[in-house]
Amino acid sequence: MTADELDPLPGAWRSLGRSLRMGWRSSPAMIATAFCTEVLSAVPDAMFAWGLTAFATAVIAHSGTQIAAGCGLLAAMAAGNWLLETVSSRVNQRFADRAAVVVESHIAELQAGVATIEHHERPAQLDRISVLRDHASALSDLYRHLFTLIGVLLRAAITLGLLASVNPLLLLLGLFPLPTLLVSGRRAAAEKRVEEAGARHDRLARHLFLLATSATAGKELRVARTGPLVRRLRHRAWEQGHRPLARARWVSTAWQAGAQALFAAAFIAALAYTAAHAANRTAAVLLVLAAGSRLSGYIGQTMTQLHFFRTIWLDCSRKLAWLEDYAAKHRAEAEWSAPERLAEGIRLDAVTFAYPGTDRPVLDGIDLLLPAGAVVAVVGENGAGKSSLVKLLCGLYPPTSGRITLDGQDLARTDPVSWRRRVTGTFQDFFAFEFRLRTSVGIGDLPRADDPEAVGTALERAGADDIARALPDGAETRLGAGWPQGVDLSHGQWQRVALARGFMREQPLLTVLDEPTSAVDAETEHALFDRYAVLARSGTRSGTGGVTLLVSHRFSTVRAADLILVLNGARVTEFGTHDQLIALGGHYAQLYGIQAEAYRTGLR
Ligand SMILES: Nc1ncnc2c1ncn2[C@@H]1O[C@H](COP(=O)(O)OP(=O)(O)OP(=O)(O)O)[C@@H](O)[C@H]1O
Repeated sequence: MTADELDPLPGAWRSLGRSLRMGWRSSPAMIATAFCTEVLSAVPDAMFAWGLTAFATAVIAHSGTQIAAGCGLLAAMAAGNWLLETVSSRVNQRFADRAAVVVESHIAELQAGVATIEHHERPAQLDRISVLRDHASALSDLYRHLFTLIGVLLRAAITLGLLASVNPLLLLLGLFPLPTLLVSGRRAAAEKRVEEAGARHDRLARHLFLLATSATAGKELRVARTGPLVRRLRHRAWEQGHRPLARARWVSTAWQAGAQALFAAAFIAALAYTAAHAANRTAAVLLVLAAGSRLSGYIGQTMTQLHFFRTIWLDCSRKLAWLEDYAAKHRAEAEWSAPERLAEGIRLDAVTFAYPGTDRPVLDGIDLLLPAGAVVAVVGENGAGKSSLVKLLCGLYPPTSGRITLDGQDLARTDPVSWRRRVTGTFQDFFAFEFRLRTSVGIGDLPRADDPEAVGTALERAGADDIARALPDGAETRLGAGWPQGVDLSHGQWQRVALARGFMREQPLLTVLDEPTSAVDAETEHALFDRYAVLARSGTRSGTGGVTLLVSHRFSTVRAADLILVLNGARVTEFGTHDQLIALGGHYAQLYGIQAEAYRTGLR
């Protein structure tokens, strides 16, 4: 599948219905109140033109009682309108705040619920998700703007009724806003298309902004003096995204100005007609003047609402519905739970894998059995496909072809959540969770995240108990220098914390250690791995037949594994014990020899 082959977005109205249902479930009482107050407030607001006319007529007639009555009427209308609009806007705001949390959590859950991480790496999907994430808060405003739109349309209908009371022909004035609305709808769609086409540049501009302002990139940018270059690139990306959008907006403005000029001409004609033909000329002209000018205001508001409706709410609803469908599709394929234990092991049958959006296989026709209970080391040059193999076994990507089976059970049809519960380990690009040390380790096994004993054991297994001892508040110390009383760790210490997190689970079926100690010195790594291998072979971790996969470039560690797998050019070229591979005299024996020689020379 290429990067641009994406499922089409679901239908607009069906998606809108789904978003509205989600909002409704989060607070039906608030939505009902907001709707009633918004709709009720439309009546005094639209009737204000009539009140104004009555008042002006009374002034012209010099009638004291009528002037007083007109004043009272206008005051009552203004107060009623203000009160209802205030209540409506407060309720709407409270609802929007609550809905924002619901919508954002929903999007985060959907993304996390997708078993694979393909959607994080396919540019076209990323663009969709990035637009959705940017406008997530807008979705929570959906009801508010929908009610405003209904309120404005109601105001426009009442206003047309007032105009018809002067002369039914004035109802024709209601036709002239149609070109404005048509233009507004069409242009909104055109602008949306341009915005989508530029989403990639926008994402790049944001990425470069984060790069220019983040502490991690700061060091390199200063040393290499690449700050000005990043700023230039960011500016260029922004221009590439926004120049076509600005052009599209100018075109929209020109069309809208034309359509509004048409309405203005019709309004002036209506005024002239009323002045020439109405029976009660003064009152009629005043009413047409007041109602007509308000009608033009309502058209402007309808246009704004429709524009946002088309560009944001309808579109976001469709993207949200797409993400919901995508997450459901990737969940629905599971038929079984992960097995309780492994008797045979994890088998790869003719597994080939190319990253989404690419054609080049990074793993090609892999046939392999990782036996239950074994510690298997994976070696190979940079880019040989070691981490890709790890990601496939964790179920983060499905193989492009071939199968991975767990005691014969297809991983692709195994419930990913149940499989993840039985997978643990540390990745090469581990994440530094800036929580308290205890939490940062404990989240490796959520049900026991607050168990100090479990965290203590995991720290010991990772040889990171010395880190906890050296910190001012032990395992309760906040990690990360950016937080009050936060303490930063060295890269190697962060890595050991990540390793401890990977050692939290007691009965994993798969433990992946992808260069888990690359920032730790060779001696410590060796000691650590020796300890780990003893543990893995003892009943505690291997009682369930769990497989351990260790990726390392250090052959002193690798040789301690039960089996060694050599990857070369996307294929498995050698697989066996250390002694077997040395006897084979192939790639492994050669690399082992080079490292052993280097160590000997270094020690001499
Ligand atoms: N997300 C990705 N999208 C596209 N290609 C990728 C992605 N990640 C890795 N690759 C490519 O897949 C190939 C194998 O990468 P992988 O990370 O599996 O190698 P590795 O053996 O772990 O290397 P190293 O020893 O440097 O960690 C590389 O050519 C790399 O460019």
